[in-house]
Amino acid sequence: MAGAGAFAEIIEGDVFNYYADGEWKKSSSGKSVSIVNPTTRKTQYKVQACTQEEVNKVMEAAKSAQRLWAKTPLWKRAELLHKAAAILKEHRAPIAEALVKEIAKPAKDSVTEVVRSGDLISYTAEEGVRILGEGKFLVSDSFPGNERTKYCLSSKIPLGVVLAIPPFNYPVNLAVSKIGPALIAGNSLVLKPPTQGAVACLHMVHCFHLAGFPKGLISCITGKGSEIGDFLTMHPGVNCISFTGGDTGIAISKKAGMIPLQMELGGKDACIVLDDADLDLAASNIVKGAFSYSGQRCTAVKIVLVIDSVADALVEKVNSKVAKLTVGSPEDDSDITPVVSESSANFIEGLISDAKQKGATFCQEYRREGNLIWPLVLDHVKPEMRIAWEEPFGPVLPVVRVATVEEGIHHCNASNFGLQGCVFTKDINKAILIGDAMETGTVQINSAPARGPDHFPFQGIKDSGIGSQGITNSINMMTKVKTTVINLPSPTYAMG
Ligand SMILES: NC(=O)C1=CN([C@@H]2O[C@H](COP(=O)(O)OP(=O)(O)OC[C@H]3O[C@@H](n4cnc5c(N)ncnc54)[C@H](OP(=O)(O)O)[C@@H]3O)[C@@H](O)[C@H]2O)C=CC1
Ligand SMILES: O=C(O)[C@H](O)COP(=O)(O)O
Repeated sequence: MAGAGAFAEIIEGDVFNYYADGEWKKSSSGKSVSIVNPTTRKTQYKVQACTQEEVNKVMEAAKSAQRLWAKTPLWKRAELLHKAAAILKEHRAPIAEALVKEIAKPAKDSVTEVVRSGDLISYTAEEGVRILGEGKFLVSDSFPGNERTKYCLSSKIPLGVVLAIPPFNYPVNLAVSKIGPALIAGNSLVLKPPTQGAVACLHMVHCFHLAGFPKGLISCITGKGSEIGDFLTMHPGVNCISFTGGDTGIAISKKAGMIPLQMELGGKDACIVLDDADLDLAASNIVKGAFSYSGQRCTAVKIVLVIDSVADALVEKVNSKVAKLTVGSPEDDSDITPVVSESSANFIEGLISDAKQKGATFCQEYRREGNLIWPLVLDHVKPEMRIAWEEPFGPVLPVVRVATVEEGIHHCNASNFGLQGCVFTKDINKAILIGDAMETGTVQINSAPARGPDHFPFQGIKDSGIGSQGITNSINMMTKVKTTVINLPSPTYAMG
């Protein structure tokens, strides 16, 4: 059970503590933030509402802990990460339970998220040992006018304090995808978890605590992003921000100082289906892509652009698969579960009403109970409808029928997002040409968009982000290059 057994010390009364200086603490604010269960719509948990003074202390501790950590041998950092990964996997049950209650993620997917996170940490430790153990050696005589009198040694060194802010939909996985790379590279880490998902994150942080990381190296500050977010992101003690979420990331990018930013933001992932596509393959990927975790994935298929001649057949296949999706509670492992909040359900409903007014074809009856929205396919969506451009982050899939592939590519590229996209065709040559023409960070050929496997590069262009994630890229992003040049008194050439 959440907050019990090995996790008993992280809760006091009915409020979960925050984590600073290697201890679980109550905030001096005397205030807490409620976490509402999306299914019951009642308060499930409470977390501390941390103060600015507490943030200042955490930043100071992070700075001094980092100085010692950067001097800890790389293999020892890796060893501790492996230990944390094992503890996290061992305690997957209570963490998954928190995910079910806080973000209504289906029970099995919640367990998968925790296990995947353990694997991500272990892989990060291994990758870090490989890539951080290597540097570069340059000699001067390759540049015109120089003789071989200078040896340049370059290596990767830590940035300092990394601030990690993950979103609600993968609170544990998208937290460790920042924590692991930051720590292996010799940085310290301050985590601001999403409010929905904070309790799962606190449990995950306790696994790092149990692994024995030094005091102050990892901290977890809880509180509403709207209240404490600006103070954190503009804090002078922060040397790097790794953020995943919505438009908030655009605002943070404008306010943050001259520090490296890793931003993974929203998407409107387009799925282009050609007339020669395997329609069964396309339909199953579209349904999985659009409706997994009720569409609350940045990589969800958020618009289908299908060639007219196969549109009827594709929509029929999609609809017959949608009819088989189970709708209900995350505890029952239903395919479709309540969306994260009432305001999110209202937003999705707004997009659906707009499409209705403007003449979209409803393939299923629109149904909503509380935060639970039944899966819905909207056919004959037109560019004047909001759903053609906006990200619903819910179980609704717009289908736009296009006359040509060019029209499909044009719609994809007219979006202000550019996260992922996919194309279904049996012709690999066409797939490559279309993939290259789609202005997105990744294009999947004959499969739905996906971030994983977690070591693949993952990035968005335009409003979908800055930089690239994925284990290797994140480690590199959380380091800077240091060079030492050895100046020799006379040219020297080694003989064989
Ligand atoms: N490209 C990608 O990899 C992914 C993108 N996303 C995108 O994220 C969105 C959904 O996630 P959601 O959690 O609602 O996104 P939000 O942008 O609302 O929140 C993300 C995180 O930012 C925090 N936050 C809120 N306000 C501030 C602030 N002023 N300063 C600093 N931090 C702040 C939130 O805390 P709090 O919860 O307390 O408000 C949360 O931890 C979608 O648009 C989705 O596409 C999601 C997953 C992956
Ligand atoms: O937050 C998201 O939506 C994830 O980054 C998507 O991850 P997935 O493609 O592995 O589900």
